[in-house]
Amino acid sequence: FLKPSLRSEPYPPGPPSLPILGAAKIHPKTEFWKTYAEWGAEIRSSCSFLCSSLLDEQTIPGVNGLISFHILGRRMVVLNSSTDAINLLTKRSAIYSDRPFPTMAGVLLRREKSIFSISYNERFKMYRKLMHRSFNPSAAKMYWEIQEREARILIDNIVRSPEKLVQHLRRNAASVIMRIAYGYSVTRHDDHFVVVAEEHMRIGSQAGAPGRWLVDSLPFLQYLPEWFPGAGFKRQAREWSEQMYSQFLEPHNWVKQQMAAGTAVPSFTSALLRPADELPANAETEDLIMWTAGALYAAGADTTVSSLTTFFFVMMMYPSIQKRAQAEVDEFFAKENRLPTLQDSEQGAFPYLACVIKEVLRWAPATPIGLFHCTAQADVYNGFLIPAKTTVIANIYAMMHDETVYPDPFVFNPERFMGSNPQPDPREFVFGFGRRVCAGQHLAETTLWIQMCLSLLTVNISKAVNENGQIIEPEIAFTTAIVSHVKPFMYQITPRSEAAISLVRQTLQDAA
Ligand code: HEM
Repeated sequence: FLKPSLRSEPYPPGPPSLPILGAAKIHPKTEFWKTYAEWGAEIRSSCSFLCSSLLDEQTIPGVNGLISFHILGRRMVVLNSSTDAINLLTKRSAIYSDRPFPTMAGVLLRREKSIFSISYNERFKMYRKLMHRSFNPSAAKMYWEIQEREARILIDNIVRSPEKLVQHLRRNAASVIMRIAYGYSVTRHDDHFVVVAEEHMRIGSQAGAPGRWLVDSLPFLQYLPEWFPGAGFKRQAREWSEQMYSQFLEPHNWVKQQMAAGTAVPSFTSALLRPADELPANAETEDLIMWTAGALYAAGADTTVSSLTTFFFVMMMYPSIQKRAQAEVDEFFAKENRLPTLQDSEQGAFPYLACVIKEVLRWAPATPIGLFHCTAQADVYNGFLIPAKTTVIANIYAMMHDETVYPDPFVFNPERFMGSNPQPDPREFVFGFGRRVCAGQHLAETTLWIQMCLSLLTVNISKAVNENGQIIEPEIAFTTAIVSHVKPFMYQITPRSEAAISLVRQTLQDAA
């Protein structure tokens, strides 16, 4: 263990470390959550062996797979178990609710107001208040109509051009969020605001790429003048910062223009800019609203697309599960002769589908390592030191594939959540922890429910076949990013209920 100079406690154990570089050379480039889980398992097995007869196992960090390492001096702690995540991120949330603020993606891009970067402070609490006001389960009902309509548009598009499944899922997620955030309808794949928002996310991920920017390891470089040889990163940061800001400002100003013209469609932004019975927002509140609304796309679009793509993938891989989920929705349709709505979801319709959703979220968590937390001050956990400003990573992937909690974790099996002794509900973990828990969880769940439900009712998905009629076995592989996706796969989608599809189209026409 490395010992910090003024403290006697050691850091939590971790992989082999080099002077200065730390774990930089052995840190994986892809799917690091898997490596973190392996490192945790190695530490766990050595700790259990050494300590099993001496101490209560649950109190030893290594036993739960808690690990730490540093990369060029930046210390990371990885929580591989839900026990440690809850003990630290939830129960000690006063210490663990900040976010890391790297020099490039944070300081130079001037992201101190972004909800993803901001520390736990008064401004952050205002953001959460605004989100809670709009997205708590009761308030979020005002978005049901949007979600239901968009789900029907999705089905119509999938039936028309099934080969563009993922493109439809992307347009649809963008549309749901833009309608909710700004009352803005996305009709084309190359919509201006969507292109701009996607660019925002691309910049965010390039600027935040670990190890890419020397200034992240040598922060004093931030003070170099832009003209200085080798300081191109500063010019880049300034351009990106201006671009990111205008990407929040443009749709916000569009709502204001619509409101002034009396044509605004009710949305998160318009409702907050002029709340019923309250005065219009002042400049300060307006700034809060703009930053909050701007975050919704980055937080909500890609994550939803990831889970829906996984849903189609597993329905294809497990046809008997697809059939069983379809049978439940078919029975409803035959009896009620109408399309399911989010009101039905609230009343507990389709218990099997509810388990399928949980299993999708567990089997391939959209954010395998969540968003990083950061310690506001030093802490000692079971005898190990976690210094101030440590990056703390909740390895959601490891928690969701812990075979002591979820036996046969790599098998997609919704039944694990049924019966009298169900396995723990993944929704307790996949949306994060403590004061930074996902602010859009309820919205995400209802969007997933309505889209999966209508898909099951209207289409079948199966494995593709080649020109010789042989089934093409897809690879189970995932991309590496904060939001991870199942990699592109071949499939066949065919319509399965003309009656339901006609009703979807009829409803869309009636509403037009
Ligand atoms: C399947 C869908 C989704 C998943 C799996 C997901 C998961 C997460 C996770 C793991 C975090 C980090 C929590 C932590 O730091 O402990 C997070 C944060 C956040 N999510 Fe989601 N999310 C989803 C959809 C959404 C949607 C639809 C919205 C809103 C439209 C949203 C808004 C946010 C916001 C604003 C944050 C930042 C919260 C903060 O820093 O305090 N998310 N989400």
